[in-house]
Parts: sequence; structure tokens; C-alpha cells
Amino acid sequence: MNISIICVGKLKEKYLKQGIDEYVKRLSGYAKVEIIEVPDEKAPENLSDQEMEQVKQKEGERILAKISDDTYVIALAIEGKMKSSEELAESLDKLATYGKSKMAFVIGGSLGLSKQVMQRADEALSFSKMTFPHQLMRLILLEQVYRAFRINRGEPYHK
Ligand SMILES: C[S@@+](CC[C@H](N)C(=O)[O-])C[C@H]1O[C@@H](n2cnc3c(N)ncnc32)[C@H](O)[C@@H]1O
Repeated sequence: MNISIICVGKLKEKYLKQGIDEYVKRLSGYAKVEIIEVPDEKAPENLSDQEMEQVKQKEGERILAKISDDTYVIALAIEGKMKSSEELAESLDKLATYGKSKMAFVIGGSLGLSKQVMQRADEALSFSKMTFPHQLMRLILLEQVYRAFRINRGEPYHK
């Protein structure tokens, strides 16, 4: 399975980079994982609602340009559907079974994802009602994808 993690902006924190590199390495035995970073737009505190929409739209266009038509897209969104780790594992297993070899998880920038990206997504996945920083979200997502593969292979993984 080819999994793309499409994110907005460059990862700055060294401690997150190290964690992400570790999980990409661990996942290499299960899937081909690629992290795609698209440039972010400047989003100062004082933007109007319209300006914030424009920021999301521009970032959204860059995200959509990285997604091919045959890719199954899971958008990460606070208001999406919450799943247990076992349910996520089952979803990934079903995608593989039904021949969906390309999938992309999409993480928004500091203002979130545009309507267009949400419309393109096949599903929206929530990790809780809490807001996580988008850079930390990459690490949390990778750990859960790794956990999902371990669950599907029946391999031991601490609970
Ligand atoms: C800082 S958050 C954006 C917050 C923005 N106000 C919103 O509601 O989308 C950046 C990105 O991280 C991801 N994210 C943050 N918290 C999340 C959660 N609890 N569940 C799923 N995705 C989350 C989403 O992709 C979001 O677009």
C-alpha cells in the first residue's frame, strides 16, 4: 500500500522530526509512506474571515494538486468521525482488500482545511474534540497508522 501524508508547512521542531522519522522507518516494513509538505500561507492573528478563507483555499489548492484521482483520501478534521485504533486498522485492511492501493491522509494548516479539500475527501477522521497543532498531528497519525498495521498483522503491540 502507498500512503501519502499530505501536510501544510515545513516541520520545524527537531523533536517532532526525530519521532516522525522513527515511525516512517518502522512503517517501511508494512507500506510505502511518503510525507508531502505543501507551502503554507502566512496567517497572522488579525486576518478577517474572508482572508482566512483565502489562506485555506490557497493551501487547499496545493493539497489537491498532490492528489491523484485514484487515491482514497482521509482528511483529518476535529469534526470528523472518531474511530478506535482497531476500527482504523479495519478500515485500512478493507481498503487494501478492495484494491485501494493508494491512500492519502491530509492534515490542514493552522487554520484548517478548505471546503474543497473536505469535499474531495472520502472520509473525515477525528482524533478527538481537542485541537492539536498540525505538526504534532503528523506524529500522532503516523503512530496510529503503525499501530493499525501491527493490529492487522496480529503482531504484539503495547496496549
Ligand atoms: C491547528 S489544527 C486547525 C484548527 C482549525 N481551527 C480547525 O478547526 O481545523 C490543524 C490541523 O490539524 C488537524 N487536527 C488537529 N486536531 C485534530 C483532531 N482532534 N482530529 C483530527 N485532526 C486534527 C486537522 O487536519 C487540522 O486541519
